Amino acid sequence: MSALEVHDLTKTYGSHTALQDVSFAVGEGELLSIVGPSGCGKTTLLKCVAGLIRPTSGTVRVLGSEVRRVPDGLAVVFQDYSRSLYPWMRVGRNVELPLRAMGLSRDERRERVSGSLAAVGLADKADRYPWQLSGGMQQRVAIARALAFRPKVLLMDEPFASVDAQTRSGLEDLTRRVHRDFGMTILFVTHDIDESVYLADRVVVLRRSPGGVLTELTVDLPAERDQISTKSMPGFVDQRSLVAKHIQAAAMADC
Ligand SMILES: Nc1ncnc2c1ncn2[C@@H]1O[C@H](COP(=O)(O)OP(=O)(O)OP(=O)(O)O)[C@@H](O)[C@H]1O
Repeated sequence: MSALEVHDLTKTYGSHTALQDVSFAVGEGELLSIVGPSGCGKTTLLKCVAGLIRPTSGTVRVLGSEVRRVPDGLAVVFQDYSRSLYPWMRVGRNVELPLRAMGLSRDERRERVSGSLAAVGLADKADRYPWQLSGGMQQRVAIARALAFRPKVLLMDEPFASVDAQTRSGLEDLTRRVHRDFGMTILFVTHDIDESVYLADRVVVLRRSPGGVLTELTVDLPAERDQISTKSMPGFVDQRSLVAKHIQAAAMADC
């Protein structure tokens, strides 16, 4: 069964068509990445899936229900961790915040906060303030907050675009680890071709003007991946080249 289905989605802003007739599905427990050039509508698509904006036409279904507001069971990790964490709250409180609205007992909240901070390697940072942590650590706190919510579907919008390359590699591996351990469905938006292939079970490639699906590709790589050996495998090199070729050909056709 699909956890998420986008059917013939079109989104216009005034006279500008940001997305036209976009359709794809994400299977339960699948990690699907969406990759495409700047301005192809990745964030617009993710906001429609998250129920933050309404499509002009077409439908989005999450866990079987048509999206009309933020769906139950869905969490989002944004690129800008500095704006998604409250600087005056300690890390533990930041992670706990969404749980308060769920009516969970204090013990349950505590257990979820410590479990999710441990899952991202920050068990000892609950009493720090976000500004006392590095950028990569702050993004791990944002991931922990999403995990504490125990989402069935996790949306990630270019979450590692603002951190250095080495930190980014670590966060990519963390994403694969939490996907394996928690088993949720993940829709991961990126403009980075290597990241899209390294992370995912399947990649949807978007084109620009108007934004739409260019192609889909099943990633044929072992489930256990690591930054050095996986990225030097012929299968990885071939698949990232294929995605790059599609994006380049579409860009040339635009000119
Ligand atoms: N609120 C808005 N009003 C008008 N136009 C918008 C709005 N939001 C996005 N757009 C336009 O829609 C198109 C798609 O934007 P979007 O931000 O979804 O693309 P993107 O692929 O996420 O870009 P980037 O990778 O640069 O973040 C762009 O041309 C953008 O200028």
